[in-house]
Amino acid sequence: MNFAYYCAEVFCILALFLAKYLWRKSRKCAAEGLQGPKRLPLLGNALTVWCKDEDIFENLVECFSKYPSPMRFDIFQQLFIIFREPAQVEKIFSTSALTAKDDIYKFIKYFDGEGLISGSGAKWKKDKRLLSPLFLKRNIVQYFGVMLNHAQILAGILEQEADRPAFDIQHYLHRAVADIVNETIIGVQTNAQCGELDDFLSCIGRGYQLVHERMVKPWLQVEFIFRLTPKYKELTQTRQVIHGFFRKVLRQVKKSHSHLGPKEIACRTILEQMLDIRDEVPDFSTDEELIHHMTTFYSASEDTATSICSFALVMMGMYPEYQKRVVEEMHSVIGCEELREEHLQRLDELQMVLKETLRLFPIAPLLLRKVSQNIEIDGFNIPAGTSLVVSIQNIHRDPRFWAKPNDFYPEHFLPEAVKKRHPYAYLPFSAGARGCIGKPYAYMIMKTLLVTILRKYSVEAVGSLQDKPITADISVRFKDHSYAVRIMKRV
Ligand code: HEM
Repeated sequence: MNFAYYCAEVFCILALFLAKYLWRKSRKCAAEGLQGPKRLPLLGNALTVWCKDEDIFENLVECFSKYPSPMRFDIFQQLFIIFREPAQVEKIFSTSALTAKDDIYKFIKYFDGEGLISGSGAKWKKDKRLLSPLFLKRNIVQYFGVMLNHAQILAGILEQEADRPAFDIQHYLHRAVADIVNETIIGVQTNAQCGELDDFLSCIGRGYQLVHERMVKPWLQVEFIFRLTPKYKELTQTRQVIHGFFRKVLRQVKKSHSHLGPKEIACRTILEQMLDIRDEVPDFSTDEELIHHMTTFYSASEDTATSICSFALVMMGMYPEYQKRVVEEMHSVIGCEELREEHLQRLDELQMVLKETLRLFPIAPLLLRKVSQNIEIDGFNIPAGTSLVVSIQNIHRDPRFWAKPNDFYPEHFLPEAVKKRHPYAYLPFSAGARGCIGKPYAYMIMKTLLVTILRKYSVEAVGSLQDKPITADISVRFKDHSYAVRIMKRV
């Protein structure tokens, strides 16, 4: 029975594949007139991604840099049009017909459902309008105390590594950021910094790794093939753990949820505020949808803030002249006082270091959209149904916009340099209707952690940026996955 079922399924898939091939061949396709790498029959440009997982990203970025924007690229008859020209990207990000996420995001839905990152359409639009204010500076400023508390705990824990050989700073940052996110977004106090959440953290990491594998390996996208692999069982188990965690939290928070609004209560978590919204807008979200929002916010913040802080510390360790500038400015702005939120606004050197870190390591280096109606961009007619890729990675390393594209050079963000550049030449948080809502929250976490660490320790890292090639799964990483630094207590 099962065998017959699978045979029928294989037959249908092959038939669909062939029909798709013939249809695309017969159609006067959008790619005509666009340059791109030589295509093989059926395979298209699939050989570019036929390599070790960790090399896929580098190969794609290199390939995209060779042709003028927009260029064509196709994998197994699936056409992608790649953009790396700021003016074209501005048009994409400001066009309402281009707010739909590409089909590839459906794999993220396994965890995030119709949450803001993977959702599209009317529900996404409405949820985005309701949820964006929760991440505005005036709302998240209430979380500064929690962030500082966990940053100070981290600085204390790091004493065990001080004046010793190099160690991986990311391990400690993951735990600290997890405690901050748990307390501020979902309202539970966890002891991740004492190691109590390590299983959950590695489960989330593994879950998104599996999702990414499906996104880049076309054969794993075929449901029945995926189900035959052990990865299916693993993915199902990770989802049970992650959603189980958030379901339990939701049950607890619902029990104690008070209907007092933000004016009456000093500190109100994002989850409590989502429950407040549901009180006022009854069709806002079911419990299941709230779990998807929590999963989205958690994954959008924990891994991103951890990665950027880790990259920034490694960069400051490799380029001590910038660390020195940051620390001198910290002394003059903060002095011996306890860190306050308003200090963070005045740390221009740190801001430039973080911006440069986000330029070199944009968390989401390739952004994909699905064209929902025929559209013209820069004289190119693009039909509905086409997949667009905005290659942030290529734009961020383009020598036309950056004096030292492959170096760590925070001067790229001096006001006079910024003024000369197209605003869409720098897009670490994306832009337009689908832009990131977590930017102020992410900056507050990152600055609080970095200042607290740098006040107590100096940081050293060996090598230079050129020794550390990058790769990307669900976000950008060092290829060797090592964020090794030495820390020395400041006297
Ligand atoms: C350094 C940290 C961060 C970076 C670099 C970053 C970057 C981005 C980028 C590039 C996108 C667009 C993704 C796409 O179009 O596929 C995005 C979307 C999003 N980010 Fe962030 N993000 C960061 C932190 C956060 C945080 C802390 C949150 C808060 C919960 C957050 C919430 C979101 C959400 C909800 C979206 C989806 C917006 C939409 O599609 O409407 N992000 N982020």
